Amino acid sequence: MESLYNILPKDGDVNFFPHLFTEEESDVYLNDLQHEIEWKQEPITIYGRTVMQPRLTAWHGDSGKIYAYSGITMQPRAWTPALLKIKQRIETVSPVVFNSALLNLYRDQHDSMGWHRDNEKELGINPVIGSVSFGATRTFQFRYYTDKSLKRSLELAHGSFLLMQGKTQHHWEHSLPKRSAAKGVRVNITFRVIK
Ligand SMILES: O=C(O)CCC(=O)C(=O)O
Ligand SMILES: [Fe+2]
Repeated sequence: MESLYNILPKDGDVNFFPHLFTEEESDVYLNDLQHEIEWKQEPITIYGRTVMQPRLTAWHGDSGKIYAYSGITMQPRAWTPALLKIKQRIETVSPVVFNSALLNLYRDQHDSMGWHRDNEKELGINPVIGSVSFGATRTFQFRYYTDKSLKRSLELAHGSFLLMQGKTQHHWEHSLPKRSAAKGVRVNITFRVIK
């Protein structure tokens, strides 16, 4: 396994594993997830306005782990065989056993995720979030909540794993911006622990 260091300068704990999955495994998982997951474009309500999310999503996990996310309540579908294998792999380098996952499919460079923190109360005080990426490389950004000029960014490539824990979700927002250059499909899975 690659050696690790915290990519945040303060008030958070983020480790990056550029190649937790091999190229060959990643190709198989990308294809499996694109075809086996029932992807949907969901509406989202922000400050009372309802718009469609600029990406497709799905929610999987242990039964009974219900999750409310920006105005949507998600009932989990069962783990698929691929999701269970991916979960087992990331748990070899994570301090927790994950019980749910939000899946995101970015169809092209126009799909994105805005600035947010994953700080919903069902994730507990210091959420541990394990983020797996397959497909097109996309830029992932962090910015400090109370000084938005303090930023870090990294490239999330095919087969990479990003582990966020500690105080990260209190002090840092993250986003996946739209790009102007053409990008192919990307699947991201954020594994979570719902209390
Ligand atoms: O697609 C990504 O890398 C980010 C996903 C994310 O932040 C989330 O699902 O909360
Ligand atoms: Fe997030």
